[in-house]
Amino acid sequence: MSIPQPISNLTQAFERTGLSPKNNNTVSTSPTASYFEQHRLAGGRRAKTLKPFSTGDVKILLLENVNQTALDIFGQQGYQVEFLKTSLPEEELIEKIKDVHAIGIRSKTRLTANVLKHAKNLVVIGCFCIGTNQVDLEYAAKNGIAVFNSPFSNSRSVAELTIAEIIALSRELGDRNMELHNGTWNKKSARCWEVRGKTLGIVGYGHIGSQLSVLAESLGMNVLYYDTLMIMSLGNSKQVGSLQELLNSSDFVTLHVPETAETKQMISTPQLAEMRDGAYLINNSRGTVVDLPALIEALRIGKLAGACIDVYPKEPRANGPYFNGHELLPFIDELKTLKNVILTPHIGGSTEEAQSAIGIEVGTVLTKYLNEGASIGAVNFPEVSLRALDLDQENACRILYIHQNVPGVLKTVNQILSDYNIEKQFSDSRGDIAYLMADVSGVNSDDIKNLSAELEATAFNISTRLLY
Ligand SMILES: NC(=O)c1ccc[n+]([C@@H]2O[C@H](COP(=O)([O-])OP(=O)(O)OC[C@H]3O[C@@H](n4cnc5c(N)ncnc54)[C@H](O)[C@@H]3O)[C@@H](O)[C@H]2O)c1
Ligand SMILES: O=C(O)CC[C@@H](O)C(=O)O
Repeated sequence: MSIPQPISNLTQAFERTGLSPKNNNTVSTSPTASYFEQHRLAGGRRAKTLKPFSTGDVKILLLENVNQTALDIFGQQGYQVEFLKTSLPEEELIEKIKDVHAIGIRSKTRLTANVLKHAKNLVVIGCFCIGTNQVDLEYAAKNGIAVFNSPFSNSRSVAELTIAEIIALSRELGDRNMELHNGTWNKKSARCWEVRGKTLGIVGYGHIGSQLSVLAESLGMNVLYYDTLMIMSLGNSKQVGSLQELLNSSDFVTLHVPETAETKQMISTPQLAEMRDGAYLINNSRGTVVDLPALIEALRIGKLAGACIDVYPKEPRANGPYFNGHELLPFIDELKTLKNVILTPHIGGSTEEAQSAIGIEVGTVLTKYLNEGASIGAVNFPEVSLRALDLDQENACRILYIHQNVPGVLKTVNQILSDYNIEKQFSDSRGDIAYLMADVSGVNSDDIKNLSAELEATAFNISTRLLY
């Protein structure tokens, strides 16, 4: 496994290749030839390599041990990458985010409005995971910062872990393992069951829930699911009309919903009371979805026969002991005293396969956004893309204009562009934000500077980048 180069080495490497930054405050969007080797146009045409309008180099901050595959992608671009294994406390994050153009995080780093307001050069955020609840998506969009995630690269890993947990709960594997580790032989079958013929209730039938449904049926389980959307049932699974119906009818209840206002504590005392006596609960979604004190009580009184928990309301920033005063401690201390409770440190999506695929997926979309402006797949932003300029298209530039979604913008922009030949143009909006991409030909470097200045000066401008 290669180790990311320190920034000082990269700077020297840039100097050797003549790509050395002249102005560290501007965004370079200069992809390397290798990137475009992989991005040939249809019909054998070659994509034109877009060069930076402003000099400088893309700086990327990668936190939370993002996978090597992403480092390789960014390394091939010649971006300056700073890589940290952990997330950062807010003050350190604010210091570091000030001059980066892109940031890559996983589930722990909170990119709040307070943090993002310091990120003056930030163009794009990559969540190297499924969840995006850790980012203030609206604030980011309003400030022209696109956010991307990896919508399904770790879904299978979570589904497989859940299958393992269903069997582990049913056979009290966690307790037998602990007992033998601690010197006790406890061969028992009372209240240990096969999962064949039992009913699995899945809350949230999206990427993970539906994959899990197929795996569970292959074990001979009956599958019910509850989702706010009408979703096609896979196999013999059945959608139920209410959460209550699912809770009343399931031997195992597993949660696969995102963190939203509606899912906050969606499993609390009343819902636990609706579950079957001796049923099991699994939470591999987000820590806010389950009311932990209520769950602890349901386990303590024997209403539930066991639970698996992978996610917590507040999780430690880094691996290692969690300290007195950490919000996790009181919950864990109580949970540890209960039978048949399996606790894991948010590892649902943590497999080599998932992390490597996520690194490639998010690394690639961030690179495409930085180099070409393509926002397809962004979670908070209008999705816009244009086919590449041809290699032989001289004197052309690409305009990326993020603006407020108000009447009159296109009239103003087209006025500014009216002296040039617009090769192609596409614009879309999402809520208050709109994004226009246009390829313009017949421009020299002075024209490009003027276009940039004029677009930035418009009253609706949020962010303007020009690539040529
Ligand atoms: N433990 C881990 O490591 C891990 C890994 C990946 C994902 N996750 C979490 O799992 C969540 C689900 O992932 P996914 O990829 O299946 O997401 P998804 O978006 O594909 O599916 C979520 C489903 O939940 C449904 N839903 C939303 N609100 C609901 C509500 N109030 N009641 C019922 N259904 C509701 C949606 O309609 C959707 O079908 C993610 O948002 C993430 O927070 C955890
Ligand atoms: O890798 C992580 O930190 C988060 C994993 C998971 O919760 C996700 O949202 O994909």
